[in-house]
Amino acid sequence: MEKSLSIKVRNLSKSYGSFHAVKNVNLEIKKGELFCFLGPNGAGKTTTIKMMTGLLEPGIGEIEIAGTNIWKSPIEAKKKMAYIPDHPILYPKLSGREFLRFIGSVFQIDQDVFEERMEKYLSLFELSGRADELIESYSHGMKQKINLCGAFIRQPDVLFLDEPTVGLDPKGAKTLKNLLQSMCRQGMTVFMSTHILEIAEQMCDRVGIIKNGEIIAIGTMEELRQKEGKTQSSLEDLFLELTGDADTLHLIQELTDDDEKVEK
Ligand SMILES: Nc1ncnc2c1ncn2[C@@H]1O[C@H](COP(=O)(O)OP(=O)(O)OP(=O)(O)O)[C@@H](O)[C@H]1O
Repeated sequence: MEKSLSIKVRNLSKSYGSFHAVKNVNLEIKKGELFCFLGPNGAGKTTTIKMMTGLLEPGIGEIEIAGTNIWKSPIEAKKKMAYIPDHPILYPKLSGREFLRFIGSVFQIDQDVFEERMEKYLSLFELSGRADELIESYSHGMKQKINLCGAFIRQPDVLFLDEPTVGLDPKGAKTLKNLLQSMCRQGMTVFMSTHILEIAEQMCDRVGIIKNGEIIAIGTMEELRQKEGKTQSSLEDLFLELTGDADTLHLIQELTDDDEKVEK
């Protein structure tokens, strides 16, 4: 694998019985890239991410994370990556800080470095005042934020996020965008999924569009916009289908406003 590649996926497929959920997906994501997997509900985003993170065995195909085959050397690959699922999986009887300390100990992060990072990310996601309360008392958005804090504290080489803005308030989504962009500038690679076009457009460098298990277009949003209406399988209808609704309007507006970037 070329040195600058952080994620390499070759001929990845997965079927459930006779249903082909993911069909021959090929991807190359460079180090430092903020890549977005955009597609409607049921397109195959979660299935692909689960195979890439070692949670779901591929039917066919090869996946390398930072040069390591996730299915041949899972422990080595998993040390280099973090994964935020669409539904946060947490320990409800731990407080937010206890959960983060657990992450810090599992991944053997130096104590001083850990404490500094923990307070920094809790503060950025406005959780400092609630971090000693039990996770079971948190809202969905707060659970999402504490999970994000856990991933950022680790500072992995590659970060996978499945629909990370679902449940976040506009300010939380903006904090996430700024952090991801700042960390990618410093070399982290991000692979995130969304079903909302504007989120992909506002947050990511490059976008892969998946529909019915197949990647149908890949490029910067500018490149994809140029293809809109010109290709046989017009992206126009799909773009309309993926456009955010009234519920996501405030979040998209917040992401669109350019202000000071959060530094790592
Ligand atoms: N365990 C399973 N058994 C059978 N079919 C499944 C299973 N898991 C997923 N599928 C099907 O595979 C397809 C892809 O699902 P997947 O969850 O990957 O889509 P998605 O793009 O993440 O969708 P969403 O945006 O709704 O989360 C869907 O049609 C889904 O019903």
